[in-house]
Amino acid sequence: MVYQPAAGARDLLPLDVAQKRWIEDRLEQVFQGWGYHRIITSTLERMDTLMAGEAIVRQMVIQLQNIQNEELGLRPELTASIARAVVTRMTDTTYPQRLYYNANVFRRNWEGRHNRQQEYYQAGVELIGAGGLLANAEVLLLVADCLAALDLQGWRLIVGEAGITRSLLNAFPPEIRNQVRKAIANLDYITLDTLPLGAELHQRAKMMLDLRGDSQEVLAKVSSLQLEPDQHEAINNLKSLVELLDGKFPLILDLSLIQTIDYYTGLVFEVVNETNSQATVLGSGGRYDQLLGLYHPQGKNIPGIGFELNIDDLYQILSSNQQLPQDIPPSNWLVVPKTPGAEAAAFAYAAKLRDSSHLVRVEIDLGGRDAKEIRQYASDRSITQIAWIKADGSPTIEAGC
Ligand SMILES: N[C@@H](Cc1c[nH]c[nH+]1)C(=O)O
Repeated sequence: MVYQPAAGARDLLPLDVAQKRWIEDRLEQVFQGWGYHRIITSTLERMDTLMAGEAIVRQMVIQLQNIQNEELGLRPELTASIARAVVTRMTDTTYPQRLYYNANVFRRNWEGRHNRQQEYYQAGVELIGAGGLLANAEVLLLVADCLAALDLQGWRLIVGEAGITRSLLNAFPPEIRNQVRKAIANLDYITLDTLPLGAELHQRAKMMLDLRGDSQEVLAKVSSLQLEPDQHEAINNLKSLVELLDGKFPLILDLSLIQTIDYYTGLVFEVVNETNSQATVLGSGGRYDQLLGLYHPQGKNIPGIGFELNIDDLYQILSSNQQLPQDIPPSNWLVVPKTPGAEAAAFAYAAKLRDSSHLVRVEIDLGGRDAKEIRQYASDRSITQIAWIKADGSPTIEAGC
């Protein structure tokens, strides 16, 4: 019998880890540079927390049950858990809170997705307790800084507004609204054509698909539509944001942008990378001003905005661009007890080498090899220095490979 990881789960071997760390370390530097602090929440959560008031569909979650028969699940994302932790555990806190995470998430294969993967890695931030233009701009500029730190080219930001999109969808009869929403989210013209909508609503659905592209044009188009009054404010906010970010990075406005996760209340966005005419979503996020209220003991709403970047997709792109390390770092030293009885002296010598302000990787030779084999091993592993230690502690240093 060959033991395999569970379907959809993966083992990351040392080179995979070194490459993943390369990405994560850069992102972490950017997060910290903007004043964010790391939060670690539990991989396991109660289902009611994970579903964030129905914003996350049950089928997405890998479910578990404990002895108390509580319904539990593996987190499919972190925003709900962080919202829970902030309002229940950080009760004396002041706002804004700037939090970042770097963690695995689990998503069940549902709706017949081709991909069997069920475990993913995400890095992201949540800016909690701040609404408004500056908070929105901070988060988008932070995304841009992350991608710059990875030296990623050819990406753009697709920006939408969940409030406006929802209000445009309100024109559709409730029993069919979800299907329209889904068809628009998937740019599925065929399904839209087959839905039992009158001519006017068909027209509206098509028009929604058309609300994407150059930000000035889209803003002009949407301003001319009949909207609920508070949506005009949302449009003005969007205008101010676009002006503030003008020219900082490629930005496309898309008022048909709809996320699978449904806790967003305002700005929503996706980072899309386009190579060889293939578009990959590298990350996504948005504003969720009603989510924290679901977990707050007194139901108090606290605004929030954040995003996640998909480490797996970033990894694919950076690795095909040869941007990731190709090897695990070799040890700097191989310390060999030269004679029987020199073992303690060899360990002591290795400890002295490691005692440095910077990282020095020092391996001990574990015996059973002659000098030629030891040199061969050092050369195979790209170890550049060998220290042969006598029982009295005196070393003979030899340059390896
Ligand atoms: N948690 C969301 C991304 C996000 C972070 N903050 C806001 N949105 C996701 O996994 O898609």
